[in-house]
Amino acid sequence: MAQFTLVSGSVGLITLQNPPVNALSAATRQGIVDMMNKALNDPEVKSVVVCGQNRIFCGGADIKEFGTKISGPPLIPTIHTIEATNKPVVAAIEGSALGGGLELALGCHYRIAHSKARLGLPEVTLGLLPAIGGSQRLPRLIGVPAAIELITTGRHITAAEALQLGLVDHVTRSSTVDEAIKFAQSVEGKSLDSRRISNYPCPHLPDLDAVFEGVMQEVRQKAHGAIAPIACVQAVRAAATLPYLEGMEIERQLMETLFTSSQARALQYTFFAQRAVSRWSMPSGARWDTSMPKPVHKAAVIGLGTMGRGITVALAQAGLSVVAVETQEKQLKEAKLVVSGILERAAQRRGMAPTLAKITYSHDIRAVADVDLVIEAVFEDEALKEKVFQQLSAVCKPGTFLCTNTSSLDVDHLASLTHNPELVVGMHFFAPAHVMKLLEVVYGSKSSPEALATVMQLGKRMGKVSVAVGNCWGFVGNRMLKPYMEQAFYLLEEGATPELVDQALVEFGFPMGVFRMSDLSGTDVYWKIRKEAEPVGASGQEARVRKGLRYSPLGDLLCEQGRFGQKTGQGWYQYDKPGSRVARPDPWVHNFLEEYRARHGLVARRIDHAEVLERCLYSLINEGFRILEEGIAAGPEDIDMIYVFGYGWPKHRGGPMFYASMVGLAKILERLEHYHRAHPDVPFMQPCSLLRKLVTCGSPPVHKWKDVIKKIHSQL
Ligand SMILES: CCCCCC/C=C/CC(=O)SCCNC(=O)CCNC(=O)[C@H](O)C(C)(C)COP(=O)(O)OP(=O)(O)OC[C@H]1O[C@@H](n2cnc3c(N)ncnc32)[C@H](O)[C@@H]1OP(=O)(O)O
Repeated sequence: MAQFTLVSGSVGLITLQNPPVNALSAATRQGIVDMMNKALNDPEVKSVVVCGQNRIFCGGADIKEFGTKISGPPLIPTIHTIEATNKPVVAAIEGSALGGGLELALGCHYRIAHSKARLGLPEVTLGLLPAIGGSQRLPRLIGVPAAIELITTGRHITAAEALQLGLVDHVTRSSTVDEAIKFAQSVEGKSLDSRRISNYPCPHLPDLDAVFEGVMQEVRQKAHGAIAPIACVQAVRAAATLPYLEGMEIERQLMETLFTSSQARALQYTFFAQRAVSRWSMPSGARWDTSMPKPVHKAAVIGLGTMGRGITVALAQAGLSVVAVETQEKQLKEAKLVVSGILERAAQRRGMAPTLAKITYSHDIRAVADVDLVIEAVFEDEALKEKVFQQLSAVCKPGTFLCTNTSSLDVDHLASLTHNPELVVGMHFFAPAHVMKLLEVVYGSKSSPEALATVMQLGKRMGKVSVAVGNCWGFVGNRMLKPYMEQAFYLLEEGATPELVDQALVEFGFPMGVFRMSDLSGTDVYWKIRKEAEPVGASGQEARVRKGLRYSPLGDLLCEQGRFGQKTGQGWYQYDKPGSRVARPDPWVHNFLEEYRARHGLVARRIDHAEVLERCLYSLINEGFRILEEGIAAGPEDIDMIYVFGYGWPKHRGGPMFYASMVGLAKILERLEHYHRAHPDVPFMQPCSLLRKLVTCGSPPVHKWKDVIKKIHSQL
């Protein structure tokens, strides 16, 4: 797990060996301790170089070991021994130096990095803080403001930025290990007094209290209830105000709390779930590792509204040639400006040339004749999409993959209009499409494994978390959103206000509540979908029962007033002017709700946050179980990643299905039964049979659910 070699006569080369990322497993830590002792005790060794096998220094702690009984030696004493020795120790950083890996490097006297290396302390993203001295050494080395930013965001930085910050001493384009060996020899026997970071005073900051107060406020606001970023600030404050050893004790205490927290478990689950969803499978048995993607060099986007523009940017940034088609001249002109602007600003931020040359614009759909893949992104109108798919099937070269960016329409139906339905796949992007990480990739009943593999790979190229799901109304994300939104409307009928519902959801950790979100995306978006799905019956627009089930027309009535949300300056909230982002409670809405309740003989009652959360979240989770039972999502991780990366579900709660397992499946079942008894006309509250089955099986942990589902399917 770590190898020692004597090189160039006097340099002890210690190589970490734990593929794929040389993580600090118990065995690797033992290897480091043993090899370092060997090097420091060997009189022939005058200096030491630490590096990692396969051109990666170290990806930090072995995350798989978290949540298990920790064995193996701790690293803090070894890092202290390294720092205290009189033999110069040089870290040769290639690939990544992350978390514990960077903390180990900070204990070394010198750091030399390859120009392509990435460095960072991403512990916060796993619900932790850098607790093998990182929170104490980094501020001493690069100053408090830069250290706080790196530690609270977990951002990975380039070698160039690390050099600028003073985090590394030298950056090289040639062999990092060779350079480190030469350098180590050149400093053998020299004093290391000025190289021991723990001895440095933290760079002075005037008005420290005010700085930390401001930082804490900012971090708290962004954290949405996550505790690790707060602990990170507290640890850095200890570095800035206390002697090193006292700061280390604060670091230890803070880590003790975080290490066993449910938030850390959720974030660590998310780390692996994000990677698990790329290993997709289809009900037919086709899988990611047996299906070959086709190369995509040139792609087309049809329709340059908001979504089409974002998709064009995402494709161009992924290095593809793009043909962007828009039939309306004015829209095409505007799109060109917007797309160029986004690409130019992004290139400026990265210090690179923009990728404009890769995009050609046309108003003629025949311009897509030679592309490898088309993404249709016209307005969400079934007849329009049908027409486009028929045209595409006629003009594209044989073998072109035809994708639809739809949030709810039937992928199978669109596929049936083409000559080759096996080439058709849904690509549900989220606005803004070049920013949002999620891509729901929808395979239809005829989609080929090759088509799915191609689209999944394209998603990865665009930097998306791509999740493969089956075809059904709303796919996974919007299908689960329906019961969630319905419950929010019912809560308004029963006495809640939009502010109360939103406040409960924001306290849970969502960046905004359901009504703010609805105002932001436009209340009319779901109005249109509702009108198609739930046509008004003979009993009229205000009817609270449709098809024998409870229905709330509140959202429809609001839209009839032209209150389409932020864009019109009025929705569930009021705004200073159309487009303004500052939402204020609206007395008009309160009055509207009171009059509505009076018309329907509804008596408002006091509703608390717990009820809001149980009804909104448990009904959404219940639908998640139905989706798993039907095989629309291959596993709970798929649902969770859709919600974390597309719907603002707080990452530190792991996604709805992981959250359900943390709350306890028996409790979720009991509360759903309770609410279903109270509202028998709301089918979403009727507990799904998979949930019952899991509870009967003793509520296994989330990673075991697939076994139960498989058993159910094999018994069908
Ligand atoms: C327990 C007591 C000991 C304490 C020791 C000191 C404690 C320090 C705290 C920490 O260090 S917390 C960990 C901080 N490190 C990270 O957060 C890094 C996580 N990894 C990454 O960001 C990336 O993996 C990478 C290193 C940048 C490489 O990215 P790349 O895209 O090239 O590959 P991936 O697909 O992400 O990963 C490949 C493969 O490796 C697995 N893996 C990656 N990092 C770790 C890790 N730190 N521990 C365990 N496993 C790791 C990853 O899951 C992939 O495997 P899979 O089977 O394909 O899923």
